[in-house]
Amino acid sequence: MPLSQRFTLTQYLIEQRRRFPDASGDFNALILDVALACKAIARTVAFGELGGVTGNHEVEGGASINVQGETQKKLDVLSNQVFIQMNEWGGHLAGMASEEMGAPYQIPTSYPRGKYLLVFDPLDGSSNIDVNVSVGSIFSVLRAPADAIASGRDLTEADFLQPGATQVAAGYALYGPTTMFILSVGNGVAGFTLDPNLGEFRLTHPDIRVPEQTQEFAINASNSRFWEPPVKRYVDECLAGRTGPRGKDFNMRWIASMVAEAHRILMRGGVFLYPRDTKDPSKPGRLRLLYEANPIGFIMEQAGGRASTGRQPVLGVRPSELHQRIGLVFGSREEVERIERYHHEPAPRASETPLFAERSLFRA
Ligand SMILES: O=P(O)(O)OC[C@H]1O[C@](O)(COP(=O)(O)O)[C@@H](O)[C@@H]1O
Ligand SMILES: [Mg+2]
Ligand SMILES: [Mg+2]
Repeated sequence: MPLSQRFTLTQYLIEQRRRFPDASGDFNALILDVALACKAIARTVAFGELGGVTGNHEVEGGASINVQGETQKKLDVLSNQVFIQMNEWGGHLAGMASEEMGAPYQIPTSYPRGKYLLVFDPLDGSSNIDVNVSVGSIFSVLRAPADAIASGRDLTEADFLQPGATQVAAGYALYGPTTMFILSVGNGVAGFTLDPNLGEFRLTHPDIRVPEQTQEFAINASNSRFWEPPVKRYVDECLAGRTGPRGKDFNMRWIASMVAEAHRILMRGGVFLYPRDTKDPSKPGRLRLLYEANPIGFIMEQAGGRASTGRQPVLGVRPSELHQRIGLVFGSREEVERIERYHHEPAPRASETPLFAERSLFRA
């Protein structure tokens, strides 16, 4: 199809809506507001140092710290504001929650309230901002509880604690060499590229499928001494390559922007692990369930891949806290299933796996 005939995001949403003849149009309007926020963030990110938006967000007494106990970058704070400003007035939302806010954001009473919840990581991979490596925004759309819609009451944290399988839609924007918007409305996964001339997202990747097998894995190996045995086993087998039990060589990548790793995996396969480990017993994983693991998990599953805690499908986990952390493994289906199998099988004895004794980078 020549570029001039590619669907815009709006046209794509209109096509998708044909499946729901009674739809009000609220959902489409919400996704377009999210996309507008992402375009605004893409512009801000593109100015970098020239826009004065790199570095930490300073408050009286030093850099500000978010509810996760992490230092906030200026762009974390700005992106959060953009998400709020673009989405609070449209009348589609009952409330929002974000990585950068301790409690749910209440839609001001002067604005109409709607039936959806928006949960987001306004800027993922923000440690990469100052070194000009790709970052992104991740979002998840849930339904608000019926009583909140009927009464228009303020939302509580409990209203957001829904398993990922109930997501109405999920997606992310990637601010890389091109800006892309990846979306699933529960009917496969579509990828859009921002046309800088028109300022419109245009459909460039209509039906994204994750290859079932891979020879590429992504994990922060500096945590290897804290990994649980099934993860050590999996990585050791990958490192052993052609001469090991997998019988093929693997390649490794680590960007430290999960959204960029997810995108690479959607495009060419692979597996990403940020597993539960023993580094900090108060943190059962690094990534957050509601606005990182669930939306990326939804996209992966919709693209024929798999997303897991290592032990169970991530989309089946019932959240217990807004900012809950969780172990996360996602990507090519066969690899994720193998990692799950390793978590359920008894660990092989060292004598059965010479790898652990001789080759392992990760000897206990
Ligand atoms: O610092 P590490 O261990 O490499 O962790 C990197 C991970 O942290 C994250 O940056 C967390 O997300 P935020 O930047 O939104 O806090 C992920 O994108 C990434 O995979
Ligand atoms: Mg993040
Ligand atoms: Mg973030």
